[in-house]
Amino acid sequence: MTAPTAPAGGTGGTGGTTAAARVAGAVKVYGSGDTEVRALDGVTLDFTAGRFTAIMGPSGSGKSTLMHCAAGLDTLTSGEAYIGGTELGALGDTRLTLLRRERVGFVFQAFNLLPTLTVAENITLPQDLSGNRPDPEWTDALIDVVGLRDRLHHRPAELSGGQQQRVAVARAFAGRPDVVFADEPTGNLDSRSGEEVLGLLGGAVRQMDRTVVMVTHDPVAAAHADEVVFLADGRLAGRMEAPTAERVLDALKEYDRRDRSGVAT
Ligand SMILES: Nc1ncnc2c1ncn2[C@@H]1O[C@H](COP(=O)(O)OP(=O)(O)OP(=O)(O)O)[C@@H](O)[C@H]1O
Repeated sequence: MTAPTAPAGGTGGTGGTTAAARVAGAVKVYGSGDTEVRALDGVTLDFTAGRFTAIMGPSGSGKSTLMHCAAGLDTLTSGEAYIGGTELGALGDTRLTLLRRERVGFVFQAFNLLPTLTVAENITLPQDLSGNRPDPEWTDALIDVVGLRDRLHHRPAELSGGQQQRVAVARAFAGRPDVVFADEPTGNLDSRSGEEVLGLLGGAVRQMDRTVVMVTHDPVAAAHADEVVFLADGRLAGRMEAPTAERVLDALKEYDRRDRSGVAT
């Protein structure tokens, strides 16, 4: 196989580069007793600023749980999650909501646009909610990047799926967040629209110095990232720089094989 680069249990540290988001010793346990599930089992991982990172792994390996806990959508059972230097566990609900609104962007599989608002209103919604004035130049540039200038006054129902997801991408970056988390952003799109959305996410990282963390099942999608981190059984199983779809697929097959044969990763 094409070997992932970090050993299981590696620190995941980035040697002095800045982390836009970070988890340290992250444990997440759902349920208790017989029904207890250890979805994250001691994950330490930096998401470096200015990079596009994909999270991959077999079904049930903890990808969504990691993303939700790293983004402040869910809380860890133990360990810490940081956005920049802010430890999320130390924040109350109100400050956590504000942090998510102002410092984190989200793109979900289901585009999650507000149907009664126009494209323009959807894009600036997070800033409108937090009372921050959108930066007109930045918003304007984003609208061109996502190619929606002629759709600004349309409602989501008047757009294709790909166009709706492009609105969601523009919304995610509109407030210049520390990090954008994308959960299966191409899951509801045909391959051409999916490629467009992935191109936008990669472009935002490389041309606009943004940070993106994406959960995906799709090796072709993961190949758009600068780095892939692999989870297996709630643990960091490896990392791969400059991924290609083929190498990612090989690595996934290997994790799957180890999973089936009960070999610890
Ligand atoms: N709310 C919950 N209550 C109980 N168990 C949960 C909950 N959410 C997730 N789990 C369990 O935690 C483990 C990790 O789930 P998670 O959704 O993070 O994995 P995943 O890698 O994203 O999976 P998939 O690729 O299938 O989406 C799984 O065993 C799952 O069943």
